[in-house]
Amino acid sequence: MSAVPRPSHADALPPGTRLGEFEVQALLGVGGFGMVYQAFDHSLQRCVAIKEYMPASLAGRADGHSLWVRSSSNEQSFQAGLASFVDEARLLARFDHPSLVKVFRFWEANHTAYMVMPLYRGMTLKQARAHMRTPPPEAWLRTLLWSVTSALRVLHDGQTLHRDISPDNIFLQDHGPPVLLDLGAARHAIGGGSHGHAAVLKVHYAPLEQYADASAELGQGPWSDLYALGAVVHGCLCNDTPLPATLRAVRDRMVPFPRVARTVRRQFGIEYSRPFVEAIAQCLALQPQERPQSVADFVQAMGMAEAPAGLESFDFRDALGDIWVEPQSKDAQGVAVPMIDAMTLSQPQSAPLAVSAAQRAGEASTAVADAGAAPAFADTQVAPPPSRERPPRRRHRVRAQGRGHGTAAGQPGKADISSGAAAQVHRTGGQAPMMWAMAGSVAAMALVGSLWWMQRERAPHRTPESEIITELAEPAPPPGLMRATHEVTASALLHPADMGLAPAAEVARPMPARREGEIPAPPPAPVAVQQAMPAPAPPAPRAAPPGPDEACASAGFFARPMCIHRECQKAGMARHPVCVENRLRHEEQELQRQLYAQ
Ligand SMILES: Nc1ncnc2c1ncn2[C@@H]1O[C@H](COP(=O)(O)OP(=O)(O)OP(=O)(O)O)[C@@H](O)[C@H]1O
Repeated sequence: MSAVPRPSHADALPPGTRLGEFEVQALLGVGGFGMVYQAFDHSLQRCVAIKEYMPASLAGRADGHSLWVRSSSNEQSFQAGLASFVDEARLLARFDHPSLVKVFRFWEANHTAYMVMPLYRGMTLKQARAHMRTPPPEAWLRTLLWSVTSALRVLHDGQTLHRDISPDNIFLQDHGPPVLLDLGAARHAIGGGSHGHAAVLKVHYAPLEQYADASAELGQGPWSDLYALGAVVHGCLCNDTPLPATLRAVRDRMVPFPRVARTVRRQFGIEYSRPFVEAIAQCLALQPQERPQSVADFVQAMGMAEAPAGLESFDFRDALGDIWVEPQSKDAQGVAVPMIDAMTLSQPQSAPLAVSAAQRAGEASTAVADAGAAPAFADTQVAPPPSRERPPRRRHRVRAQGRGHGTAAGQPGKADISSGAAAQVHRTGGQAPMMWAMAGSVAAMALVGSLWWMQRERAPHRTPESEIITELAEPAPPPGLMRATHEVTASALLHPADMGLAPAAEVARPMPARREGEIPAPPPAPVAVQQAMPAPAPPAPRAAPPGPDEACASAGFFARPMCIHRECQKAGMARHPVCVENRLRHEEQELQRQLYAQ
């Protein structure tokens, strides 16, 4: 039934290995800190899953079943992880809930430890999402959320946080309720050493307070698991990993969940109710105190009064209906499902899955400088599946077509068309009288000019919803002032400093000034000076407002990044060097992280 690709690993125990009464049959999964096998329990005559503590970065397989630690400097981390693995097994063995992985028994041997669990048949949410044509419907997600939150409630009541909720830790059984897998205790113990955040945390799902730097100031609690759960749902709808909380804290570019839901409705016709959307959006608040404080709060906000009908025999495929695409073979990697690009909100509902050719063409014309890699999907109906070669998330950097350079949304580059027309005039210049050509050019320019003015007049009245999402909430400019948005544009992204070729401070970055709505400033009109005007009196000197660094001078070490982020959101601060540098540094880190993740 479950055609999930089987993993392999050089250090995995081979089939036939005996561990007491258990006989290893196959490798089911490999995590950074453990290997999970299908095994047969000869005593109870049933299949089980056995997880072996095996942090591959610290240890390898010696002859036989034993592990050896690669270097004496790793011994301490290895032992800390081992102790946590055993603690986790002991903890899980205490609980008994159909949606929380059950531990039958555990033991230490071979310089490692093992835990025996029920063998669940099915696949993880992460694997399942790759076989869905569209985002799952609300009812399906509610079943998932009911199960996970019920398991969480048990943990929280036992004074335990999960701290590791992610799509690969939610297991969808072929028949039965979704199950929350391991707590990642070994990872937390080992990663607490020198391994850095990426090793300790699943950064796309971990809330701010789980970072060591912030945990002293922002306490962890049930709200921390609820953030991760909200991120799982956000990622599930977008078919993409959510932005790490640390990046959001610097500049929140995550598309707000209500907007994601609206996009899914428009692109796929799938509706999500208001309580559902609001509850998930609340979970995703960066500040812990703005999230539901407990599972009970969350369940109430969602309006989940009772368990969904038929939960015990929940068949996740059946419940998805047409959305589910059965893998053709056990090695199938998934269907070519588009990532939800919440920036393409202007798509009409009548074009499900489609990013129109015109729009893509327009986008390509605007984004042509974006690493030179913006594909023109002129003939495609479906955005391509995520590809390893594709620079990730570059779409977030691409501003809406139709707002810059005289282009209108959904209309492929009027500016391009007009320049094309001008070129046409030149090409036919030998056949038509020169005067006609010139008159045509003037008329074309006048037309473009008047269109531009009309667009400019309309711009302030356009609702944000009818626009492509930029998800960058820049501070409002002072009235009458041209606002310079320092969004990292294609040119800035390809800047030598961003590519690691020169230190950022040594290279001047181009900072194209753009006004909200991205209508370019009109060319300066010729002014007939009739009379020398008296020079205006110089403005009275005003005390410059404190920069983010001064404003945050008294903030503590851990609170300082957040303080600077807040200061940078204030009107007029976007251009402050501290804000610009801050933003670029984090964009750069994100870019590098994503490139390395490929
Ligand atoms: N009880 C089980 N029954 C069937 N498959 C399982 C079971 N437990 C784990 N798996 C499979 O093994 C994979 C790895 O398991 P698990 O997430 O517990 O490992 P891990 O080392 O803790 O990984 P990570 O810490 O990176 O999440 C899972 O994604 C799942 O596919």
